[in-house]
Amino acid sequence: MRSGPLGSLSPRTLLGVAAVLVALALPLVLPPFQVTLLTNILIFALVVTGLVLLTGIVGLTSFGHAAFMGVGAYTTALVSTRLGLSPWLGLPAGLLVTGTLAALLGAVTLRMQGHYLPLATIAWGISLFYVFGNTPALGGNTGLTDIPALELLGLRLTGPRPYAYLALLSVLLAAAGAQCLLSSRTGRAMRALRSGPLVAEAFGVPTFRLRVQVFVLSALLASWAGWLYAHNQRFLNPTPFGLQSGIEYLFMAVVGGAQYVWGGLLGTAVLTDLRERLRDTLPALLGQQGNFETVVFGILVIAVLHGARRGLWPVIERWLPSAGLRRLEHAGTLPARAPVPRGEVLLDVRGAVKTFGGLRAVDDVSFTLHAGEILGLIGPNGAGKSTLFNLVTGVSPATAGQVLVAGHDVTRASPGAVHRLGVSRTFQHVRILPELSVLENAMMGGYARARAGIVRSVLHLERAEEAALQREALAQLERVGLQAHATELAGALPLGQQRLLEVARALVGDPALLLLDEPAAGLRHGEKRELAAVLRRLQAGGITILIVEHDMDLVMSVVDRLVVMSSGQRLAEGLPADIRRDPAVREAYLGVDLPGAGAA
Ligand SMILES: Nc1ncnc2c1ncn2[C@@H]1O[C@H](COP(=O)(O)OP(=O)(O)OP(=O)(O)O)[C@@H](O)[C@H]1O
Repeated sequence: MRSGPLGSLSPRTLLGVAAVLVALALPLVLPPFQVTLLTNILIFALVVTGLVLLTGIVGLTSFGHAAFMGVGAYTTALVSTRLGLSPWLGLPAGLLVTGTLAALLGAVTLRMQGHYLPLATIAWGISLFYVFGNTPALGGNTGLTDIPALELLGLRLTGPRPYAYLALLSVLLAAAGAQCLLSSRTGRAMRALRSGPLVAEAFGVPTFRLRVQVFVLSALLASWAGWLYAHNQRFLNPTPFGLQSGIEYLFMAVVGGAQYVWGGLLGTAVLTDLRERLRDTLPALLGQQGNFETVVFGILVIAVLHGARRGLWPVIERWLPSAGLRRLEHAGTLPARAPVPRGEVLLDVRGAVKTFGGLRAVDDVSFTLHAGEILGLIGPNGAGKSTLFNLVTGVSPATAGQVLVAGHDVTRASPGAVHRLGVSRTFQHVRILPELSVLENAMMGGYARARAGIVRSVLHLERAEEAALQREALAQLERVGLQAHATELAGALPLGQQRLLEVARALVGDPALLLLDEPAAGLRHGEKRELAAVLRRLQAGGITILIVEHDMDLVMSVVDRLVVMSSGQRLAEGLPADIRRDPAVREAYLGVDLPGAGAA
């Protein structure tokens, strides 16, 4: 039986198409008052979509996005009233002004950590609000009137229905672009930023630049909303662009589900509709006027967050058909590194020193690692292994000495630069993206092998590259025995498989050198055996490995050579059998039973 034109679409896609059709019918079937409400919801949803990307995905909280909406609105108002230009020109003008302003503000504030960034967004949110209110050219607190309506093919978009369609088209475009972005290389990098820069930087993501780019993109969406708002209301004053509105947009994102584009839309619809209803009913119920809806709003947000911490959308999504694995067609291949000839020096640590105040955590350590080898770095707790690992991976620079990777001096290089030279790593504490699939996590490792940036991702023009990444990730998952779990959520895997997933992710980066930071920590016996088998297979496949590990059974069974550290210094170096018998090593490990040591 041949499938029809819809036969190849997944149930989830069909549901999406049905939802869009319903949305398209709404302006026709709803009464005018409701169509106006729908238009407002759609305009606000543009701002909230930006906040989903910035706050929900990247983890940067902004209270100031209502102000960016104001910049877009006031720019188009000035362009169309004072300059007398077409209101359509107000959109690019608003985007230009908002984008420039956001890039400047982002460059200054996005280096801030913790609570300082949200405080900074409050500061510039308030500042812009007062600029709107105190600038005579912007009409001050009384506002600007007589903003012209939009015209399309000689038709004035003044009635609620045509405008609702314009707003709906805007939201559909923005939501589709946001979804495309999130399913791309850049989108995965954005998600990785949420838990801090460590993982993203290790795979070559320019973290600060990406934060600024997403900040600007989210501000542009707010500016677009401002343009729609100005030509719908045709009157502007500063009130809708103040801090309270900024907070409400954040509420909408959080209540709907800040990590989901559709969650943002849902939150906007629920809270905007609720606010209208409360405004109508509360004064009658309480017998007096006042902003009581704000109080009820606050209580409601707390209640929702109590019951559904990730917002309403994940609750709905549980009932939707799962997305499954969409195999991307026409997979090409990613650029690959020329193999390093066996035996060539791949890592050269020369007299490395790292001091913390008076403490020499790494004290004049030297060793080399040759292509094709597995080298173990061991030592008792506090010996300096992790610190040395950080020197090699670019996480922190050496105080003195040199680190060379394939002949390149990386002593002061960034983690991304070290990665681009062919070094991939895993983490002592597993750092996967639990809410993404196993496959998407593995694809994250290939960030530096692909090129598409934010614009190509939003426009979905990077599918060939994405297909190649997907193919590579599937191949590496197969290499570590995880191919059957590709579509599962990474967070649902047991620890042993999560560690293997980190190995697969590192392999997708096409490393010449794989650095494993305590890969057996927390694993059960069977999982350790599986890990050892994977490491031997990788070595047979030409991968060079440096492994920092406490588990002596695992280390002794897989490594070719060992470097032993104690109190920051290199205590011994040699074959596992010799290290087992070394009296100095046995003394350093006092009380720890070195496997095979008794045989000496
Ligand atoms: N950022 C830091 N600031 C100050 N001291 C540090 C810092 N990082 C590590 N140290 C100190 O450096 C020494 C070496 O620590 P390191 O974590 O490198 O040892 P390790 O061999 O990896 O230990 P473990 O096996 O327990 O992870 C310790 O005394 C530790 O307290």
